[in-house]
Amino acid sequence: MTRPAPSSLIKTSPLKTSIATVSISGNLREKLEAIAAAGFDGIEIFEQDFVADIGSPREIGNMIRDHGLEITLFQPFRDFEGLTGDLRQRAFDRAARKFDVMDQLGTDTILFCSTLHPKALGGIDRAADDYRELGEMAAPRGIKVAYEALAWGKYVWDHRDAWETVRRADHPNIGLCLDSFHSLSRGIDSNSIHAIPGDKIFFLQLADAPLIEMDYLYWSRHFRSMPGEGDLPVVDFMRAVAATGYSGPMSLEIFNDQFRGGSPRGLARDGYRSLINLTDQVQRAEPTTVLGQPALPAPTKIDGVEFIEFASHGAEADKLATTLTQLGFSHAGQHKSKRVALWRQGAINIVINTEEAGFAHASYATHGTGVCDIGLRVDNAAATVTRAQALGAVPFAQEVGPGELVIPAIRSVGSSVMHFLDETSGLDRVWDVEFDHLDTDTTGAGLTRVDHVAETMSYDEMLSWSLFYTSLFEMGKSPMVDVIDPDGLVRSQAVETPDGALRLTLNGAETHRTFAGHFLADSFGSSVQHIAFETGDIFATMEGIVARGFKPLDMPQNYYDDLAARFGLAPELIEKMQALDILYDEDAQGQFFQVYSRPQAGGLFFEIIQRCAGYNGYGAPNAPFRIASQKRHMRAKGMPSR
Ligand SMILES: O=C(O)c1ccc(O)c(O)c1
Ligand SMILES: [Mg+2]
Repeated sequence: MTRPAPSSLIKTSPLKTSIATVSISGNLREKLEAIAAAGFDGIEIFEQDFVADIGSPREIGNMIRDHGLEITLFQPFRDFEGLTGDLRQRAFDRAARKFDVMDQLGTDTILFCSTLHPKALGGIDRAADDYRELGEMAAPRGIKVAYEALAWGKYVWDHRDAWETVRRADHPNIGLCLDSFHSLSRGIDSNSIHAIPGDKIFFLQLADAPLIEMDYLYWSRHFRSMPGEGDLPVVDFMRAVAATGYSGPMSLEIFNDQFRGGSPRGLARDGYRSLINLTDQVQRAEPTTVLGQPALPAPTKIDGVEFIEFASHGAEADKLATTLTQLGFSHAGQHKSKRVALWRQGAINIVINTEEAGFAHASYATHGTGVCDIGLRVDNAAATVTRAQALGAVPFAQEVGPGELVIPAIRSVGSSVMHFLDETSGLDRVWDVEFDHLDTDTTGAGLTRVDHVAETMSYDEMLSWSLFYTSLFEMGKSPMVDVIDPDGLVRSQAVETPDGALRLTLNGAETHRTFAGHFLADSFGSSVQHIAFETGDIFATMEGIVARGFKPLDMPQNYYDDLAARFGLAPELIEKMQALDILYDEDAQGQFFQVYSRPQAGGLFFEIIQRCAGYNGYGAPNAPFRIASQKRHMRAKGMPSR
């Protein structure tokens, strides 16, 4: 039997959203613009931010409110508790000065972090006495003090000890600040939060982080990320806080080296997305603890890739069509009113758009030949766009010609677009409605479906786009892998549906000298660098496409000698693979075969793969050899490769 939720736990209005000014780049004014534009209710103001500004605290407070934002917290106050004599008096005097500044700024909550003072003494009752006395000073001014356990605190590094201090201080103006990073980095069980009354939690800070073994302070100050971008169980943490009836702000506090140099607007948008997504996950997991956020459609279940559209022109479009023909695709349809060709094989639809107006044309003009649009088959296209918009994604629409369907779409990676097609609304009939059909036999060389799409982006964009996919769709991340390019490192992160219906690899390049980095520079922004097609029999497919004139990326003798040494494969199998330039890998489940095309102009390429017995990777160990060969080709053809 499910019991009704205690009425105190049902919020009538959503928890306020807030973000610490340290979380994003720019000067204070740029930060405020970006934070307000993203939709936040308030900010935590970091002392440094306004000390660096030329306005008085009163002017800065007004400027913040002029942006429609409230100051949810003033922070940080350090090294308060445990001092004696003059030092103790000085700490209280310092607090009084900060209370004055808070008055002028117009905020009533201040964060005190657990002490690191070399002269501070331990003892929970000593600390509780200090905070009780501070509470007496704060009360007449209407100020609330939120005490936070830093993971590297001298005596207090655990929220349970911070809570015990607050409990013993026993003062209405002294409460707790919970920060998911400090608690989760130390592996403290979130269930311990259930022992804290919601009204004694004065403030809530949220941050995620990748799991890396490292000193707490360094980890916290350089590697925090938005909830959902890292590996910490922030959802469990938030569920526990929600269950206490906490009703203060949910505030992001992200210290991250990359973010310090990022775009203020992009970071604020990602932060807002991460909070809405977190709230949605908590509301789904805890139906009796409602945080007051209007319910969103569930994360979209993806059935597969319906189409991939290239923007191209003239000779480049002809070249692409030739490559597709060699790969076994047929020219299966032609748009009734536009210069848009459908190429098909198995369940794969590739569209080549050579229009001279509209979105594809604009994409071609900026980026050259490349993927401008991906169509996904989903359970509910309209709900997908509703969810995406609630998460701050930008809807996309362009003029619809006579007889064309209106297909819901949003802006995606780089300046590309993503369309959503579903069965219930008949959108999957787009090919019959908008296209005239030419070839009907599309068996080709046995390519059956799109296995994965690889998007190349700058390393700094990877967290953002992985959050985009995992918050909108029912998709998860697999661990990041390093891809070694002879001229630098490329980091690769797969984002996948549980059943593999959609697999994406996000490749983050750091230098222009890598093959991926060169592609990024050459195509003026992030985009699809390669598409992998699946076959059930790679040997048969290869024979078929080689007969059609396809030339695989050639692999050196050394590669096959090494393969023979690494895996216990039959020499005949290795010989067969070598004859067709097939690469090989295995994981705990099964075997994997792959072949690459030679790089097209600009560095775009195709891959053919066969997964056996549930192999779940992407052949990462082969990447260095593949990249070296691709670079040899680019150089031999006089194409710039670095
Ligand atoms: O790194 C710090 O010093 C620091 C300061 C304030 C905080 O709220 C915090 O979580 C960390
Ligand atoms: Mg904190």
